[in-house]
Amino acid sequence: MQSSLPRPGGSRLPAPPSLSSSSIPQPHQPLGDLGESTINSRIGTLGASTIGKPSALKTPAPTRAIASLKRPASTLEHSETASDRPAQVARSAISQAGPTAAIKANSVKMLAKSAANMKTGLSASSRIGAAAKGGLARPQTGMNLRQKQEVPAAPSPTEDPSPEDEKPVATKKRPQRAGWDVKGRLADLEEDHREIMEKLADTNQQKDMSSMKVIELETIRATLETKNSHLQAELNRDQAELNKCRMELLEEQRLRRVEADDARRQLLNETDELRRKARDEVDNLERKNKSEVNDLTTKHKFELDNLRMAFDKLKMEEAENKRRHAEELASLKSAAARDLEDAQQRNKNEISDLRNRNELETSTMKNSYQTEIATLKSTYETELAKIKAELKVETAAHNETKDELAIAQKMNKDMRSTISEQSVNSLNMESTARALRDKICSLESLIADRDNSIRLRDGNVHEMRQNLEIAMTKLRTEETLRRKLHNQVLELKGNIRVFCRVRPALEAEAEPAKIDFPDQEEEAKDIKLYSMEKSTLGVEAIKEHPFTFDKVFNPMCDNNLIFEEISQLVQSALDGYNVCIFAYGQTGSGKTYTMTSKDGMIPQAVDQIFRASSQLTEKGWAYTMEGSFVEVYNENLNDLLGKDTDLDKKKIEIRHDKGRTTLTECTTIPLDGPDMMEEVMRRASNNRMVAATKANERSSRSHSVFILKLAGTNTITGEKCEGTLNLVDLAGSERLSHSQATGDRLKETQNINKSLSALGDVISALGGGKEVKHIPYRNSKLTFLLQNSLGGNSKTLMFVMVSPLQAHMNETLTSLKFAKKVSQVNIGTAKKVKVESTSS
Ligand SMILES: Nc1ncnc2c1ncn2[C@@H]1O[C@H](COP(=O)(O)OP(=O)(O)OP(=O)(O)O)[C@@H](O)[C@H]1O
Repeated sequence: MQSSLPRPGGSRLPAPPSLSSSSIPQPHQPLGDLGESTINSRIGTLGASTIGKPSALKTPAPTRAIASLKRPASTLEHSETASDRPAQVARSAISQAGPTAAIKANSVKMLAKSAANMKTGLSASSRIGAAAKGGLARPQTGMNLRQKQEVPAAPSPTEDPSPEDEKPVATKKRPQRAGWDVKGRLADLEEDHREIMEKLADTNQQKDMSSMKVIELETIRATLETKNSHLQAELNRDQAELNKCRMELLEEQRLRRVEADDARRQLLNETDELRRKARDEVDNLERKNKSEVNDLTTKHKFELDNLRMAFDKLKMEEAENKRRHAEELASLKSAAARDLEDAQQRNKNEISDLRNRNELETSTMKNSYQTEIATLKSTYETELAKIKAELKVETAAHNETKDELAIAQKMNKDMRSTISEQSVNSLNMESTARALRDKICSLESLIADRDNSIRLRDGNVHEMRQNLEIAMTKLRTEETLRRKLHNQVLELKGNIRVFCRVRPALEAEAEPAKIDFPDQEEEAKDIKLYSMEKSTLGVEAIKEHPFTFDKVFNPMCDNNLIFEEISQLVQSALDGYNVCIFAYGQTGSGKTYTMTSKDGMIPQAVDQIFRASSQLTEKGWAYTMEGSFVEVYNENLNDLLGKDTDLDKKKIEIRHDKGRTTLTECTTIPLDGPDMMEEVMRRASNNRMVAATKANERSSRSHSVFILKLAGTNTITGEKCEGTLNLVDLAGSERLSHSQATGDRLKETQNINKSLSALGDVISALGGGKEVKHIPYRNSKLTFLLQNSLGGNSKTLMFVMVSPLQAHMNETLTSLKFAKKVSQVNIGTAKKVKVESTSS
């Protein structure tokens, strides 16, 4: 059996030097001399690699070995009778079982040898007996017998070429006994038999331990899976709850903010309105008051001035009257005095005349004169009384004026009281204004209260924000945990996963192959194909070809369903892993349909990445993405996003630096949104069409690689990550006979074979573990391009595409065998691409 993967072209790939010691279980590997630790470590490796591969767990290697051990038990019974077939039986036991079986087989062989020895010994003893009877004890015969007995014990390369015979089960070395010492030799054989049985018991114990370990590992795997699903469900529930809370919180915040704003605005409006009204009222009142006071003051002043003037006039009139009366009185007095004097003079004259004349008459005359004086006196006195009465009237008038003045003064007083009343009014108004001011103050305090409550609400909002922040931090922690768990789950599932997809038969296609999907309703991991095989005798019989992969998709499965299965792997690229997804299969098996059709893996992967990255922004992650699309044709790289005129002309170099791959002179398009992807796909398909005119069916004869580079930074935690997603549509894997191809076709064929077998070699070498120092990435452009995305630091998925046609059965079987080998490779645990974090 060869240790290399089968060459996609049907022939086997050259065996990589390390593959004999790789972790792929090799049925013919010499395991008889493996120690317990080695066995345990193998079991450990098997357990680790088969966790997450229930198919593998169905018949784990040790169990298979145990199962096969049951067979030697029956063989043991036969071997005692059929002593001529011991080596053959042992070989078959070894080839079917592991190290335990090797030991068992050894014991079977030993028993067989013992039986043979016994036979020989018995025939020798009978012959000795016969010789003794004849009296001839011939040592020669003894020699011959010994030689005969030693023949079956000697390892013969033709009889027993298996490596376990090189190191047989050790039994105690015993002194050689003479051929005639049958009893002694029988005792030795029994001793050997006992030792072998002891070893067999040991081996059984080891086998039981191994079984226990397998059961233990299975339990761990089941627990891990349950735990993981619980955690995932919890995480989903938490996330949903958190999203709901966040939405509610945001809605509440928005409502509160709107409410608070409305209230504040209404309050401010009301306050402003009240203030304005109060101010207007106060102003009006003050203005009215002032004008009234001014009016009254001017009126009073005017009236006072009038009164004063009237009073002054009256005073002047009084003084004038007084003066006139005094003058009149004085003139009357002087006139009266003059009249009196004149009269007196005249009288004197007359008297003297009269004295002279009639002294006698004087007395009579004296009386008349006296009477006249009395009359004059009374006239004078009447006139005086008259003047006095006039004075009295004047005085009364004066008093009247005085009264008027008093009235005016009273009026003035009234005016003053009115003014004071007005002042009181003004004071009242002031108090009203003060009350209004108080009201304004109370309103202001109300506003302050409202402000306080708003501040309180703001505090609540702040608290809610803090809670939200805490929730976000929790969410971020959970996101980190999710990433870890997600990647742990994927690691448990194995780093190379193989999915098989059978496309539906197209309308024009006839004669479908018989293909069964035995467990589609359950795990969907199995596929069974049936082919007609001719036996050596020329009899035709149906042969079953069962295969088990990580997932099998029947023709009814659409691209969406398939993407669901790989979406977790795509997510890993966002988490900072290098991911490689291949589509492998013969031409027309559905590779391009699966990878690049409208709802194919490439557009859906990019869509998911955009969706997931935008969801991650709220957890602080910001991603930049750029895409390149290249074609590997005839071991040359072509830029599918560049100018079509550069195809097959421009030389693109591949450079690897610290785990990063760059392509010189290759177009890289920054992807800002899923719409950009349409442009990328359009350009790539245009260039492929142009290329197709250069070489017929070129799409089947070239590998196309879509490279999406993702760089993420968490602005909150300072984490950084870089991942690459490679989506590869491989060239058709069908066998192409070199002899039929010539010229360009031959070159194409050689290059396809070279790159596909290089891919197989790289995967084989990766499965060789630490002992393999060299991984032959440089053997082809394709493997060199994908160097950083194939191997320990990456996660790989291979789609093996299957055509449903009977005509393609042979190619299909070859593809499935290749895929089976790939699925058995364990390339170790993927590690995140290391990027220095900005946080300390
Ligand atoms: N799952 C599917 N459902 C419907 N039609 C499919 C499916 N898979 C493939 N086809 C059809 O089968 C045909 C061949 O498929 P496709 O071109 O994808 O094969 P391919 O392996 O990429 O071939 P090539 O190597 O020539 O590129 C196409 O017409 C495609 O539309």
